[in-house]
Amino acid sequence: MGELITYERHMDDYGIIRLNRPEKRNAISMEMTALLKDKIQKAEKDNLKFLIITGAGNTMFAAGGDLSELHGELSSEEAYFRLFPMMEVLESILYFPVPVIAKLNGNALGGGCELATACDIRIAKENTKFGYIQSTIGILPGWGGGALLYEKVQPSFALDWITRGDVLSVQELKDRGWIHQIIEEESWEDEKYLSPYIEKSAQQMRLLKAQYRAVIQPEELRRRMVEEVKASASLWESEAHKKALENFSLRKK
Ligand SMILES: C[C@@H](C(=O)O)C(=O)SCCNC(=O)CCNC(=O)[C@H](O)C(C)(C)COP(=O)(O)OP(=O)(O)OC[C@H]1O[C@@H](n2cnc3c(N)ncnc32)[C@H](O)[C@@H]1OP(=O)(O)O
Repeated sequence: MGELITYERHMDDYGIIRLNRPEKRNAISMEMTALLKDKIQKAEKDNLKFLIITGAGNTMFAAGGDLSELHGELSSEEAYFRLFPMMEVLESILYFPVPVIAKLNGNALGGGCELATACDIRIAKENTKFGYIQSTIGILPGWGGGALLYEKVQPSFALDWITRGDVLSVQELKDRGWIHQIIEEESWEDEKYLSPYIEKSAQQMRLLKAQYRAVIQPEELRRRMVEEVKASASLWESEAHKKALENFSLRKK
């Protein structure tokens, strides 16, 4: 099984953080959140050209927050305190000194899409699908990744995607500007698609990220991200949410 979050520095001067819990579809637990925070801090010290965040396995990048910890019996206040640390992880990606690339090895749902949105660039394998499905389980995005979506794609599309809770194809999301590149299955492992990033110097990449950070202004965004965590937590005790989580936990019994 190994460590739940791994970090390695590639010889081409980029870093790779991997969600390593494929048997649970890379659902992100509190322990993984703390490890993500640590690994991102470690990567920051490595003078990288860019950082990749990816998932282990072929099916999912991440199935969102771990529903065994983010369960339906929590009070809104408890939910807030369990959601907040992952909001800080998303924020640390915004501040990361060089571009962060989400290398989407599989589908993402809920918080998995939020984590991808926090990254600066999204490269996905063909035939993948992505859904901000939180509204279909009675809540809203809860890590600040809804607020970030409004910055990354056309805001009225963001509102509609989050509201409907649809799972959309990688092609549609490329047309909408959320996905930057779609990679065919047979080219996924050779990573030639990383060459345009590897060819640049660390100094260029730092300057490029600094310019982008000036546009997205994380200091301004923080207030909206915190509001989002509060809004999601405020819906935690709703009947619709309790029912949805009960259905998930009972689905195979
Ligand atoms: C916190 C909030 C936010 O946005 O802030 C969110 O993220 S809300 C969004 C939370 N995410 C979701 O609602 C997605 C829930 N998961 C699913 O719909 C499904 O599991 C899929 C991800 C589509 C995968 O379906 P598939 O049939 O391939 O596998 P499966 O359902 O047998 O799942 C394999 C194992 O992973 C576990 N598993 C899957 N998703 C999980 C999750 N989010 N939290 C905890 N465990 C999870 C299952 O319980 C199962 O464990 P066992 O083998 O031990 O039975």
